[in-house]
Amino acid sequence: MARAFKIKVPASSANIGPGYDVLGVGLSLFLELEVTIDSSLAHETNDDPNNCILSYTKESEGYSTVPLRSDANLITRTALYVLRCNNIRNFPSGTKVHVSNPIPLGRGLGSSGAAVVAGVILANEVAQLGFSKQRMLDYCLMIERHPDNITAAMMGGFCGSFLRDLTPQEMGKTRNPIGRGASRTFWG
Ligand SMILES: Nc1ncnc2c1ncn2[C@@H]1O[C@H](COP(=O)(O)OP(=O)(O)OP(=O)(O)O)[C@@H](O)[C@H]1O
Ligand SMILES: N[C@@H](CCO)C(=O)O
Repeated sequence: MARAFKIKVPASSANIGPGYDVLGVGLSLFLELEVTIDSSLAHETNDDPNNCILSYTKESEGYSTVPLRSDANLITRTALYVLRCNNIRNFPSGTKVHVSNPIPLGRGLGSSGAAVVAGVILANEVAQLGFSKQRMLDYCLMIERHPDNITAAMMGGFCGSFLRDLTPQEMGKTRNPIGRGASRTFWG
């Protein structure tokens, strides 16, 4: 059966005042994803190795520069990371993601934080993983590393966040399901 849904994530400002890496605020500027999943259109998504066809509106920031391959684009690559952490190899056949992005790239308005949050929510929805926002933030942190932008993007409003030490049990699973690309440090 076909499914369609939207994901909307705010831009953010972080490092506010004395709150370096801690305080962030969601802004009224939104990255939006329109997602459709229709297995009867699988033939249209077969060109992508992960079954996901990605497009951006012409007005989007990064329209002519962001990669559209699902394993290279920050949004879908993040989603693949979450899917593979949960033993799901690819997007469902016939997945299409249409992006509208008014957030300037690399200008301190949290475009990458919004993209990472959108990617984690995308995985949670396509695979119906049922994660809480708190749990989704854990995945965001594996990519974005600083909690301030992603927390404001996930929760909205004015947020304080910090990194808590993991317990030994939480430290146990260290395998990275998409190889070296999980950390943004390596994403180029
Ligand atoms: N909507 C998007 N789609 C795909 N890639 C994106 C998107 N938004 C951001 N990116 C990626 O993130 C990069 C920008 O991240 P960067 O951390 O440099 O800046 P920022 O997140 O906009 O600003 P800051 O982290 O200072 O708030 C872009 O060059 C692009 O590779
Ligand atoms: N606190 C973060 C904000 C951007 O993620 C930093 O200074 O890099």
